[in-house]
Amino acid sequence: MKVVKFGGTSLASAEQIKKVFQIVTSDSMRKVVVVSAPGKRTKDDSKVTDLLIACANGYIQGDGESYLDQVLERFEEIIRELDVDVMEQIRADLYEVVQGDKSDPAAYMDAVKASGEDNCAKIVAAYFRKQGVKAQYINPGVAGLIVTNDPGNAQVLPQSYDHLYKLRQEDGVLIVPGFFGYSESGRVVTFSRGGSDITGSILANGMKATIYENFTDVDAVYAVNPNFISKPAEIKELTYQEMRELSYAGFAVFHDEALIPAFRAGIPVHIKNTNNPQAPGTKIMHTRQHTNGPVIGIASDTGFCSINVSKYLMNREVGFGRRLLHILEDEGISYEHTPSGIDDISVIVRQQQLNEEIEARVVARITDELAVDSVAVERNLAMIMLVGEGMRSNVGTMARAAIALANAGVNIEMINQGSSEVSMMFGVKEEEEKKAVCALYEAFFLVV
Ligand SMILES: Nc1ncnc2c1ncn2[C@@H]1O[C@H](COP(=O)(O)OP(=O)(O)O)[C@@H](O)[C@H]1O
Ligand SMILES: N[C@@H](CC(=O)OP(=O)(O)O)C(=O)O
Repeated sequence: MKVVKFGGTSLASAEQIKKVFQIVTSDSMRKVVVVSAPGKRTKDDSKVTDLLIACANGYIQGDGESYLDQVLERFEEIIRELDVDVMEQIRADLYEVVQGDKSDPAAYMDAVKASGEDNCAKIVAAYFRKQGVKAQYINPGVAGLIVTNDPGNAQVLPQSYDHLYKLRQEDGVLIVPGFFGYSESGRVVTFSRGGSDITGSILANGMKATIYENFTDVDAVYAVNPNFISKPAEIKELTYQEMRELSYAGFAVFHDEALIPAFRAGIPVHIKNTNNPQAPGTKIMHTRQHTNGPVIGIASDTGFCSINVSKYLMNREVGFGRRLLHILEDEGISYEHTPSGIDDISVIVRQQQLNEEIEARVVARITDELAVDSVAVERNLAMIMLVGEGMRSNVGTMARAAIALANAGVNIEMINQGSSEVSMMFGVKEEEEKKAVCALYEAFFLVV
């Protein structure tokens, strides 16, 4: 039995939903279909989830109607072209959701956001039935997908897996909305953005699927972001660890938290293209053939800052690192990396966590509580991650990368390598991100 997830681009229009139908019905093993909310039809279009967020914010402030109209228009167009009779049900549902209790804005936001996936699943189920296929909409709460009560950032609770196993008894194709579950007290709570991938993985684990197929709008996971380089090398196979590193570091094609449920159950993940289902796609599993060089992919992301701390004889001060990280913990800031030297240490954090006020407080606390010689915050950094299991057995990968960056005239602000030796990170200024990624891609994928 296969669990199949379709992303927003695969549900953006009636035409796309017809492709989804063809793909699902072409393989009788495809039993569970997880859907996102309709995504962008063109580059400049809006995702329904983004419209719903604007809508919820509008209603919280007293006026969200224009966004609600846009959401209704998107659904109306799809429903009209699919010729299914669900518009009144969906209109009533959306009106009820936006009129809901706003006393807890985060909970209200989640209820509105989730309605994109929820209503999309109802439309898809109706279309399958209209085509004569036995299909039913499954509500995640009724199915027992229970999550933590952390709005916009839910985590699955372990009892969900046993509940979901029972879905195996259901007849026909099951259409499940992605992106949200229910808290123990029965409230809708969403995963972080892009979280329908997580729903698919949880269902694959709970229902003991043989494979989790994730359909998107690209033929494969590419070795580098296709928005930087046109037609980059396609990756045929990846290990779970490689994909987790790459998606965390910026490969937006698959949510980084979505691998864990599939990984725990040993279920392979297969990324495929809805617009070209014949393409082989990318398989993610425990081990892979090592046919490439040391690097399998290069990911990057912007929006980081580095808190650089220096203190003479830091190396002899027992507990310095713990006390430094404790200050960040106290301020509710999570960190990404901590490259260090003898008398200095840098802590890399996502800079959206550090507004001016928090920065001033953190700097003052580090200065006072740790009696450091200097502390400075460097903003607008990009982190570039080279990933590949082959690095473990290859000598000179770091040198090759550093030479490529030097030849491109890119200054390396920092370097970090984890003990697993599966990834290597370079920090550069944001404006150098693309140049750096292109230089590294050339060095590892184009030069033989
Ligand atoms: N390394 C990569 N390989 C493939 N796609 C990538 C990569 N990095 C970023 N992307 C982007 O991810 C997009 C697919 O993810 P997403 O937009 O979330 O799709 P979906 O709507 O199917 O969930 C691609 O269109 C591509 O622009
Ligand atoms: N619709 C949600 C969840 C999701 O997974 O979407 P997509 O499959 O389009 O990345 C979002 O935009 O965050």
